[in-house]
Amino acid sequence: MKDYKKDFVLFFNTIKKLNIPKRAILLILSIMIMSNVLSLAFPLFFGNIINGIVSKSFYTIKMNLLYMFLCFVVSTVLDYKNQKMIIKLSYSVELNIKEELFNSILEMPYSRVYKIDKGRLVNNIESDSTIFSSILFDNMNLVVQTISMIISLIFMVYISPILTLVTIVTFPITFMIYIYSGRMIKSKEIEYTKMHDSFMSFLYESLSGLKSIKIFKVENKWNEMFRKNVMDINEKNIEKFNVQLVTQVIIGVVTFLINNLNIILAIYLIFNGRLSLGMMTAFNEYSDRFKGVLLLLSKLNSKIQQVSVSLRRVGEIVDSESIGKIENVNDKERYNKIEKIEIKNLSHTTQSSIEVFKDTNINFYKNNIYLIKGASGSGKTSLLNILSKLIDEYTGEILINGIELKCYSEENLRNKVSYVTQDHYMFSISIRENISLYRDVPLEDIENICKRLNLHELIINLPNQYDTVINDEGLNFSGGQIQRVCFARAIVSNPDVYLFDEITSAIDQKNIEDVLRIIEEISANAIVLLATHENFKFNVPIIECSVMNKRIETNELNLLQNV
Ligand SMILES: Nc1ncnc2c1ncn2[C@@H]1O[C@H](COP(=O)(O)OP(=O)(O)OP(=O)(O)O)[C@@H](O)[C@H]1O
Repeated sequence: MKDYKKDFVLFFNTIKKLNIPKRAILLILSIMIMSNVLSLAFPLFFGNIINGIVSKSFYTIKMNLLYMFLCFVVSTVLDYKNQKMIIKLSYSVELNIKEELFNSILEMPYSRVYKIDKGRLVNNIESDSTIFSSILFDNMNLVVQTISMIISLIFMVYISPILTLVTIVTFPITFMIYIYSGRMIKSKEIEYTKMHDSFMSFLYESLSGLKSIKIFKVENKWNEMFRKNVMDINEKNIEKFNVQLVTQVIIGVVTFLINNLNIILAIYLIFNGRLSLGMMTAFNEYSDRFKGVLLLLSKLNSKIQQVSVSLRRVGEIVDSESIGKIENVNDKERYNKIEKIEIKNLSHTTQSSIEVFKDTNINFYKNNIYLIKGASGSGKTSLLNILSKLIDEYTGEILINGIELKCYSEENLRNKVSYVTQDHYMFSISIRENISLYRDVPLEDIENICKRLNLHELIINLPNQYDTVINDEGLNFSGGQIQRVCFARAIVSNPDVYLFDEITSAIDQKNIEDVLRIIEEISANAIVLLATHENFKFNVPIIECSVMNKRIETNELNLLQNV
């Protein structure tokens, strides 16, 4: 029962968060109730017609036929109008949830998103949101059906209290069955969603790694894994539906037995003149509706269990705090140029418990290029991830102009720190947008940097020049070209700190020279950190730092050596 209460609260809290038009919901609900009440009068009219036949009263037959026809027309029109409103509203609710989820994922600190299974995120947006929006209308239907159940009950009591008493005996029995089956369905649902999440991840990884799958000719193995995944999911689904089915069969058997008992009792009452044939037919109809609602509840119960699992998953994403949004930097400092970064007693351990840094100290100052060197896995990328706030799990202090990095919002940092990561990515948007990434950058600046990076000639020969869309009609750049576009993306906003991670790995010697000359220029007014395994020849003094034994240290001997 506690679980039901929790889910109930969660459901209404989520509804509150979403911008669902309450007036539309109320209107839909009222029409549903009206149409249902109208259809409930049918059995009574029908019963009266039968009684009219028995007593040969044509007037009764005629009038009841007319009432039935009128009720039918009005409830059909209402149903039609309502269905249209429901479809419109359900799509808008679904989109609303999807938007809220997608937004929450984008706002979430990267260190948190990184830990969440990507398949799960896709499932959150795609399937959890659909389940949630559908339950909203199922719940409305539940309200309507419950009302119709109560009205049916009133008619039943009006026709025959004894028969009604026999019918409602089923209630506690079915209720216990729902509670028990609900628990079973929920545990199956949790297992199923986990499997589905990992299946989505498998698909996501297979498509990302398609090249390797083809190169190493492991399509058969991947097919096998796909089949296994699908079969496991199917099995879990079948288990879940079996529980539902067994529940329905048990409830069906219970209601059948009670039905027969009712018929015997009704015949007895008719023989004793306490019930008419017409009213027996009407009672049967109402009790069928009454039991129909119970069956509907059993189906809905399994859906509610599914939704409660989805609700919790949606809640975990939507309610997650967005650390990156907190801004604790005063106005003066917000607009100041970054002059220095002081790292004091920095320690960082990965989520897989690898200690990358331990009590390390180092300072970085403006007008300098810092070459960050170190063996593979020593922590170069981790340092850049921490400085760009992609990772915020560290102890010690990182002071930017004397203020702790954690006090800067991601938004503020975005304008001050540019980071070119090892995974170079171009989006399916235009080249100009790929470089500006929707920041306020004049086309002229984009063209200038592209000229210096030998990209301009290539771009102006494309059909739509800088407005040409990547991935459209198969357009794509080579690895080195993409790397240069990502480099341009970091440069155009003119930040205070540049973080470059292996940015020349795919670039040829001639272009490397151009990139180095640009780095020299930008370092005149910025802090540049360049993580690399290469021995670059710079024309300005550089500071070489080595990352090893969980520390970052400046190698003073290398100062000026490259000049
Ligand atoms: N997301 C992560 N989750 C868990 N461990 C990680 C993660 N990223 C990196 N690590 C671990 O942190 C350590 C430092 O990795 P990092 O990528 O910073 O090294 P690196 O010096 O940049 O290596 P390379 O030169 O090969 O790029 C490694 O032991 C790595 O296994």
